[in-house]
Amino acid sequence: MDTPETISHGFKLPCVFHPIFISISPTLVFTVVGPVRSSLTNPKTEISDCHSIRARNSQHSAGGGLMADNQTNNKNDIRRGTGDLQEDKKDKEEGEGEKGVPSASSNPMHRSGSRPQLDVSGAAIQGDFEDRNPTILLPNQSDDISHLALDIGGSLIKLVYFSRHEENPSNDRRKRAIKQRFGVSNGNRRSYPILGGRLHFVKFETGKLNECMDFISSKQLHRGGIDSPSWRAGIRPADNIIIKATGGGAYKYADVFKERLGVSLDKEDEMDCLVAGANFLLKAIRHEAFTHMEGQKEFVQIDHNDLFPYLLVNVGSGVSMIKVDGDGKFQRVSGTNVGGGTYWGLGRLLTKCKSFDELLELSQQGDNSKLDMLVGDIYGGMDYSKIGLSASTIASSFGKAISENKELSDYRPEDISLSLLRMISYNIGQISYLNALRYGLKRIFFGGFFIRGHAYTMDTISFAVQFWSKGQAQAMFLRHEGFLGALGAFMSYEKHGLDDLMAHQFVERFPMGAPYVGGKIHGPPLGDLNEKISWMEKFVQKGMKITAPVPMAPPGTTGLGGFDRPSSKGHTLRSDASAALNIGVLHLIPSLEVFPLLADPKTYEPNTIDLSDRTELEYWFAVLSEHTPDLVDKAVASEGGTDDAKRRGDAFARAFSAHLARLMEEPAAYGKLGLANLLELREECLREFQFRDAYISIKQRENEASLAVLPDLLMELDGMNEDDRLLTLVEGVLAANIFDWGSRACVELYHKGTIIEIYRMSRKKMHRPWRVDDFDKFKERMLGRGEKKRHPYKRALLFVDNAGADIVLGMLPLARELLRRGTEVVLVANSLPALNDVTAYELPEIVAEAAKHCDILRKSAEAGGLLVDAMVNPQDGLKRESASVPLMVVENGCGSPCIDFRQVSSELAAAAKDVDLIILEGMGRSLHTNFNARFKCDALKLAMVKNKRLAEKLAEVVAEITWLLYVAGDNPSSPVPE
Ligand SMILES: CC(C)(COP(=O)(O)O)[C@@H](O)C(=O)NCCC(=O)O
Ligand SMILES: [Mn+2]
Repeated sequence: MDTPETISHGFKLPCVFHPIFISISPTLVFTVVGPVRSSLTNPKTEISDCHSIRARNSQHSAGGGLMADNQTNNKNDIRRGTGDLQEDKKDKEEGEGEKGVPSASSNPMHRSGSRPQLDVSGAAIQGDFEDRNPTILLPNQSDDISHLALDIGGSLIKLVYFSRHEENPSNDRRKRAIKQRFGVSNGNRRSYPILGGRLHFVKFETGKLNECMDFISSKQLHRGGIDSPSWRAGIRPADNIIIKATGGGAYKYADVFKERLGVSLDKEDEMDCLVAGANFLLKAIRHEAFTHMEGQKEFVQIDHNDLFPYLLVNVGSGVSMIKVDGDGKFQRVSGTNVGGGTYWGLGRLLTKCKSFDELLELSQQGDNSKLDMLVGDIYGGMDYSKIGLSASTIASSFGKAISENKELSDYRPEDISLSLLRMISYNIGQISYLNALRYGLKRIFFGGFFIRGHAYTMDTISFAVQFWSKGQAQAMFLRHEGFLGALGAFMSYEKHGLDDLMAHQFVERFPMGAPYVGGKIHGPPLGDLNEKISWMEKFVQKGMKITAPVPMAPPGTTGLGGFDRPSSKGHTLRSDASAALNIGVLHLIPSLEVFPLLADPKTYEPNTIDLSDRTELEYWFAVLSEHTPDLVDKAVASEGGTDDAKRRGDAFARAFSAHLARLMEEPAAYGKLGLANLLELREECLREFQFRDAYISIKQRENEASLAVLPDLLMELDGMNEDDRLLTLVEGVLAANIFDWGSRACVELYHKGTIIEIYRMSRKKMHRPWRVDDFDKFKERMLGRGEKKRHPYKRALLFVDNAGADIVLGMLPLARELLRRGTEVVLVANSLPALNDVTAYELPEIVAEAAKHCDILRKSAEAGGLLVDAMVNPQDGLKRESASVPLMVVENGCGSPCIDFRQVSSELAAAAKDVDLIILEGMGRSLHTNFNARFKCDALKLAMVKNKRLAEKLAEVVAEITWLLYVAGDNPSSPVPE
């Protein structure tokens, strides 16, 4: 594979491509139990639907140049592929809505897996039935989810508010069959009252209370939000609305809230709220806590069982130090009046700065040695080494000012600001440590808006803690530092049940405003697309450039005493919005679960490539930036190339580029960054600007072309002995994985031939040995050796990748082989589109079409509830017991080319029961992520490496991972070699 080879079509398969096939055996025995039969439902609808689709479709022959020679015969049979046909399906599904409520279920654009808790009984449409988006009244839905909580401090008002997901009460046949077979999984959690939705974080200056109330009023947050049924129905709820609030302002401004918004503030104790907020964040958000030393941010994985006790230091206007022993168990052990208010108050007087952030920004250019008396000033430039103080240690903050005959105006505001910042930060760090020492606490978490994600402040505090504790205690910071109180107040609405949620049920997303410097960012709008686009356009009009990547300053310290220069000093500082920029919107998806077959969820890390490596980050940044214009073209074309689509495409490109630039500047800005996060961010940005599926027409075209040649392939396979067939099948998967629209090398290849030509050429070149080649072990497990036959796998999960040849000519034939050998097969596909990946929503149609040419697929698809046998008479109510093992489809809960096994859909988690084989296919799912993942059962990772750099990178690590590869023996509990 390493040397390019000319083939008959006159083009080459570049040396970029390297097939990889890895098998990994289990570390644990997995219990095997018998299959459960699914019952089939509503066959009549399906049959007539099939006919109408077929009849209509024959008028729409598959176009494009991809169909060559022997493909044309079958094209009239292709079941789906035009917009009309989708409409058919849509109509049908809408007819299936519950109790006459037209469901929104035909739209697959939701991060599905989230189970709405809406009570739709008695639902009725209000107003005009012809209206495209009629208001639906849900009279029995209790609307008692409160949407807003406040923390009104001396300087800032912090808001946490909740907006519901647009839930999809989809109830299609695939889902019903899965539910019937596997039941509904709810992990180990008690039932939760919280709905799927989003938590937003917003702040205002306390001096601008009116702006804050305008914001609440414009979004109707005090009435449960614009998305609340009562608001949409135009019902003005009773005047006794109660909003949870904490902080001194909850008392001070209670009357103003009552007067202007008609709401009563229900006051919650500030300390209770701080602790509840901190405990919640530390347990529920994976990348919440981090250390910050010498400019380096490092996320700390907190073990839930080993969280307490800790010291919580909340640095607001003043400082509170709280010893936390558990949920609701704490004691305020100390505090200091020298805090954020001191810095801002003194700073304002001394520098005439107009805002806290302006003052902070000044410190970036400051030199504190102009004001501070250093050890070296006293010791003639020398260290006082006997007691461990370097010359640069501050002996006395502002001490130099006493000996010099200077006025305030003789000092630079920048230097004053830095001296002040260091004085206060050191003092807080030192007092915190002394209290930690007093109570024997090793961990100190710092929160509060004084910190503002400001690197220098954090470095200074960390240094103080480290210095005084001689490295025994560690300062940690929280990404949602300023919102602890507000979150705690939000959680004090008991009915929310938020405290019961875990890390895997939160997905953090970054709104398009996140990467921008400056501007008043009051949080993302509640789904108003136009507002989002205008937001982007506003920046363009103002000529504001996307933040240019700023190189990270090299870390530097000066020995024992402290640092000379702030090591984290950059040239830009995010202004007022700074703290909000490092946190996104938390999506609550109560149904997400940890994949139960992960061998060790605690140590599992999905990403193979660590983007904290600067060269890696730069490489992937360039790759994704270069790919953006082409992606925009595809996305715009997928929505008919309208002006609206162009405008959205433009906004998408700007938002995504800005995110990339932001991450180049500060890779850990949004939490720990791996390649999978970047790839997912791109898909999320597309969705943010309402691109439903950028590759939809490409996927349909490739599905059609591939389905047309499938019968020939199946015939070819059936003519082989089982040894050759297995090899050909695996070669076929690897060859077909070349159809990847996310890879530049592949897209270049597509200009050189039709899909079938490329597939054939690729298959011809799949000579072994592959780059990682574990085929012999797999073959032995599948076919046995000599006379010794092996029992078949019980149930296999096949994580499929791309649409077109990849699924149709690659994975489906492999699935068919497993089915033929008696293995139940579950095809696992994306919940949402990502590049040209096939989705779980699209798969049943593809399977149905493939099943027309294959009895094995047909019977298994029927057994799995994907198809309904035309011979079954729906009237007699009898469900024919199928002799075949079932073929099923489940969604994975993802909308990304990669998969993070810490957060999968509940239906996938349920389907994992009894599974003894996992097949991960494609670069995204088996190489970029999960290359190092271990499972409780046998696992295969199959992918065509379509990126030269990745191939090189993997070549480095392949040597290291060979210890993982060994023959899956008879005894599935055989130990993994050390
Ligand atoms: C996005 C992808 C992981 C998708 O690959 P797949 O999972 O479909 O095999 C892959 O296309 C990729 O890594 N692209 C990188 C860009 C490039 O090589 O051009
Ligand atoms: Mn893919």
